[in-house]
Amino acid sequence: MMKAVHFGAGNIGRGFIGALLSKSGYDVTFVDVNADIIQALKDKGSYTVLMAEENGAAEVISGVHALNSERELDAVVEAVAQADIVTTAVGPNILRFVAEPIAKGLEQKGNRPSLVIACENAIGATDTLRVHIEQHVDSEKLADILATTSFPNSAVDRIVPNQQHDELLTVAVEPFFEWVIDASMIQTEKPKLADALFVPDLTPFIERKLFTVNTGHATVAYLGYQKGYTTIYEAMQDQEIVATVRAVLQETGYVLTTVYDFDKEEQSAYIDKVLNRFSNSYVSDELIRVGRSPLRKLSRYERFIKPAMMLLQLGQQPVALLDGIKAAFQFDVTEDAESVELQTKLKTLPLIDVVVEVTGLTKEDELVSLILAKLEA
Ligand SMILES: NC(=O)c1ccc[n+]([C@@H]2O[C@H](COP(=O)([O-])OP(=O)(O)OC[C@H]3O[C@@H](n4cnc5c(N)ncnc54)[C@H](O)[C@@H]3O)[C@@H](O)[C@H]2O)c1
Ligand SMILES: O=P(O)(O)OC[C@@H](O)[C@@H](O)[C@H](O)[C@H](O)CO
Repeated sequence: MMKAVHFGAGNIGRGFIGALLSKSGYDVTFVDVNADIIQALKDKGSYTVLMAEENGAAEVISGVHALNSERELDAVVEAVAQADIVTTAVGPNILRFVAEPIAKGLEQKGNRPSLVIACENAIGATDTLRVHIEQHVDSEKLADILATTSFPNSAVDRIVPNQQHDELLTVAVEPFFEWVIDASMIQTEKPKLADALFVPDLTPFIERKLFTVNTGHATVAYLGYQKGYTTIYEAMQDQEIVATVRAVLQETGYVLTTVYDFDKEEQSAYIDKVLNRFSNSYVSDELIRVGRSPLRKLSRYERFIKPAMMLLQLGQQPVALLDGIKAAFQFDVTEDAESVELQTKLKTLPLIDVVVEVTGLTKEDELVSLILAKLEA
């Protein structure tokens, strides 16, 4: 049986990637630092995935294993060494921490071909993970590892909110899902992954996903939070918010259909579908989860700044995107460390310095002037 090791047994880990690997015939081992989740997975070896829709089906994912990466590091390294595929869904900022055990496992795997795929919301997430892994690999082994391990970038799409069930492991997911993998970065034959889409160039797909689903989602979250709503569903009942999100997605849609080969009508249908997904009353997704980590979301190559810069490069002014960016700067949530850091910066540093530092732009960039004007208005 083919073996998979998946780092991050959280929402998307259990609700999408781990479940898909298991259904594709892999023997799945979850690795996480959450002792309760890992213990429950060890005890039961299975969990339930619920479809968040009317009369939604329940699917049992069974025969899974689990390891605690803080307490069972040697076993984690051994599992990676035996794995045909290693995946992550831990968050882009955590990739540096999972890189070392993956590197040590790859050092021990011999010449067997294997794959490593980061399933995070970020452009080039697997590239980022590979760079971290390379820093932990014995330099004499690096060439062999790179010759036998493929590191394809990927885009993952499925809304999986934070979970509240009587059973700790149960995870409710929206019915829609999409996993797109860059086939050009796979050195051997493609892995057997049910329903995954292999494409020759991931860039248009990850940007379409990030700049439509995630730009839209974040805009609803930040605007909704300002208006006192709690969930995405609630915020989507507010037609003023829906109108702004549509306007934001018109701007990112212009970028996507101009720079890439996406048909305008197809993009328009994609936007409608995404907004329908946000309006799913069976998904209770908190604005605080969707808006989490505003420093990451406001960074240079993320869902707001990158499409706004692309729009300017195409000779168009971002307008609605600035509404989303302003609301993101104002996201003030004490439980979110990045929100606290952002608000502290705004209180203690000159505004222009904060905008430059957070966005990764320079004082000379036109977008910085536009953001400043918007924030000061
Ligand atoms: N939830 C979604 O709707 C969704 C959809 C697509 C992509 N994603 C992406 O998937 C990633 C995970 O998101 P999520 O919503 O599942 O978050 P989550 O917080 O539910 O899960 C992350 C998991 O990683 C674990 N973790 C943290 N540090 C770790 C470490 N050092 N080693 C091993 N595990 C560690 C956490 O304990 C947690 O269980 C993010 O990059 C996110 O952008 C999420
Ligand atoms: O995971 P983040 O923090 O990058 O973004 C929050 C949500 O927009 C995200 O998790 C979506 O639910 C997901 O990307 C849908 O595929």
